[in-house]
Amino acid sequence: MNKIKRPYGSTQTPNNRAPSAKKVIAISSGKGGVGKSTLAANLAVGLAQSGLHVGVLDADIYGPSIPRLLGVETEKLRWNADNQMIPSENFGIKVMSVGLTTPKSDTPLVWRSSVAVSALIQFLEDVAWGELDVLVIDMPPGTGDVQLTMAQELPLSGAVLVTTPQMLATDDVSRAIVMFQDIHVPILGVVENMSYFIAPDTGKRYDIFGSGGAVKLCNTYQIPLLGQIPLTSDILNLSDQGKIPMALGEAATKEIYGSIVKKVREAM
Ligand SMILES: Nc1ncnc2c1ncn2[C@@H]1O[C@H](COP(=O)(O)OP(=O)(O)OP(=O)(O)O)[C@@H](O)[C@H]1O
Repeated sequence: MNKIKRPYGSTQTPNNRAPSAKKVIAISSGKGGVGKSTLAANLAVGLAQSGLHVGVLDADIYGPSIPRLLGVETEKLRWNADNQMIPSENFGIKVMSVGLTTPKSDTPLVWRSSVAVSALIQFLEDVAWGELDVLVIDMPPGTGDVQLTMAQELPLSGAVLVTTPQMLATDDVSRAIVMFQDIHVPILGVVENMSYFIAPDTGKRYDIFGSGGAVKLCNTYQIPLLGQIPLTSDILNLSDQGKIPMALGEAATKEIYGSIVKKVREAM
């Protein structure tokens, strides 16, 4: 990570840090691999389709997948005359990612929380975002020191939590809910991803990862269930190719993401 100019302490006023974004929404999950980045990318595109100016900040320092999902992974980082990083653009949204600033290699990135947070603050302040209605932040999975520090230091308006139905995932999301509640970040709701699978040949439904996990979670914490997304080859294949399902997917895929976008807009 280059160009980190200022370390920040917790005494800074977080709300000064993203003056150009009216709302800053964190997409978070207690557990890795549940489809958090996929939701962040599709939600961002859906919000842009509804007429908002949207940016996506990929803060997933452990596995930055937003550049691939939004089809900007081969772009080079550029600076403008004011020495601000210029975000990549696709599907009508502005995109910045730790993945665009680090050399591609097999070496794992090791981040101390203070460095990770400094890097993200730089992404908020030193990126030419322009005027944004919503900045969607794809958070790293989990509830460790890095995640907590980021959630405390970023100017979050709310959080959307992503889970899969099984207890091993919902247990971890419970921890994430408590983490956000402890630091007074409003939880906009929970999205259950990979909820079920409909066999294309028979139309039969399979609850591969169990059922009812997110409903139970939402009842326990009195938070809204924003939607249940099936496991589909449409989402999997398009995502791998940087073709956002919300924009280019089958009608059923667009419908389910569209309904989540609507609920997030209302909750914002
Ligand atoms: N509903 C779905 N149907 C089919 N495949 C999906 C679905 N949601 C996500 N995927 C696929 O699952 C994989 C993991 O998704 P994703 O990278 O969004 O997870 P994540 O929670 O952000 O992971 P990480 O912990 O690395 O941040 C990707 O290959 C993605 O295309």
